[in-house]
Amino acid sequence: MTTDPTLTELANRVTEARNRPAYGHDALITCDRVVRIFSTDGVEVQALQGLDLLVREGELMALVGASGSGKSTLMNILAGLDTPTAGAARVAGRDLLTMTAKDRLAYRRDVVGFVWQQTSRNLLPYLTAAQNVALPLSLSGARVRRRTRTERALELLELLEVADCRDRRPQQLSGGQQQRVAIAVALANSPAVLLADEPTGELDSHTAAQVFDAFRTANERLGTTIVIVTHDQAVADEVRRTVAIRDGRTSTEVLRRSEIDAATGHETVVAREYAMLDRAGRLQLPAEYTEALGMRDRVALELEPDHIGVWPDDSQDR
Ligand SMILES: Nc1ncnc2c1ncn2[C@@H]1O[C@H](COP(=O)(O)OP(=O)(O)OP(=O)(O)O)[C@@H](O)[C@H]1O
Repeated sequence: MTTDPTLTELANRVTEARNRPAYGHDALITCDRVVRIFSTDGVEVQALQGLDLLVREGELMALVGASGSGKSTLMNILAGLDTPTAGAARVAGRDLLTMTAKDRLAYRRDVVGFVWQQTSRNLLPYLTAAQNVALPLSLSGARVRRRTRTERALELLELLEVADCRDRRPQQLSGGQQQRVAIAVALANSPAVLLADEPTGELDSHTAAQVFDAFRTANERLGTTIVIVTHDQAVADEVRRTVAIRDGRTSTEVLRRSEIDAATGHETVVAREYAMLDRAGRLQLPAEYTEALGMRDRVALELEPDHIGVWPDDSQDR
């Protein structure tokens, strides 16, 4: 039998709810029901339809999804190049909806670094690799002396194993070398977040693996939080967390962790798929699962002590 709560109990519940930390309060990147609508010639496209995403400091994660699912739209928002139509988005304490033009410039210069798929978009063709890396430092809000800029550029090129390319211009570098130099450029101002949109899209698998190693080095050695949009399954398989976007929302997530066999000491990576549950309790089941069981429109639910059962609609059979 349940009894009605007393006034004091109700007051306590209100205080508890008020004191509960806000969604994503401890995340470096928080996307809270982000919506982005594009209107062209009177036609509206909802590229992001209430996307939720949290990324913690120090993560190296991949974003995957079919063409047109909204990945680039999200990256442009996180890069400070575009603004959401609605929702909330914060990166390293910056509110991406309310930033002024001046804040936005400082944000792009000092808080985020990006690497794009087209190598030509990442590097200035008339500067050497070392000059390309030193350039963001000379544009930085913090005044950095010329000698320090050169030293920092060489340190980064060395870390990413392209120090031998320092005096070469982009057209004298291979695609993989250009992307590693591009990572060094993006890291020059020690950004809190490094964003990469299909950084290995134009490379063969061997070169792509080398470029991915450079991202891993940046993540492990410098502690930079990295978000990579990729179609490359090899890249997606290498990271601990892969988030899938479907129809402008995060749909499923694969987490990988290492397990060591107690008997043999052999290490294997175990992957497990998760579905996203939003704050309204909405759950998006993977299309392959619902199609395999012919589920549509309505499913039967049952609450068990440790799980929830989801069955095809059996109401017609009863
Ligand atoms: N500037 C724009 N104006 C109008 N519609 C746009 C614009 N940018 C993106 N869209 C639309 O928004 C949706 C999401 O596009 P987006 O480029 O984010 O997808 P994506 O997942 O990055 O795709 P891809 O993998 O092909 O790059 C698509 O339907 C696209 O046509």
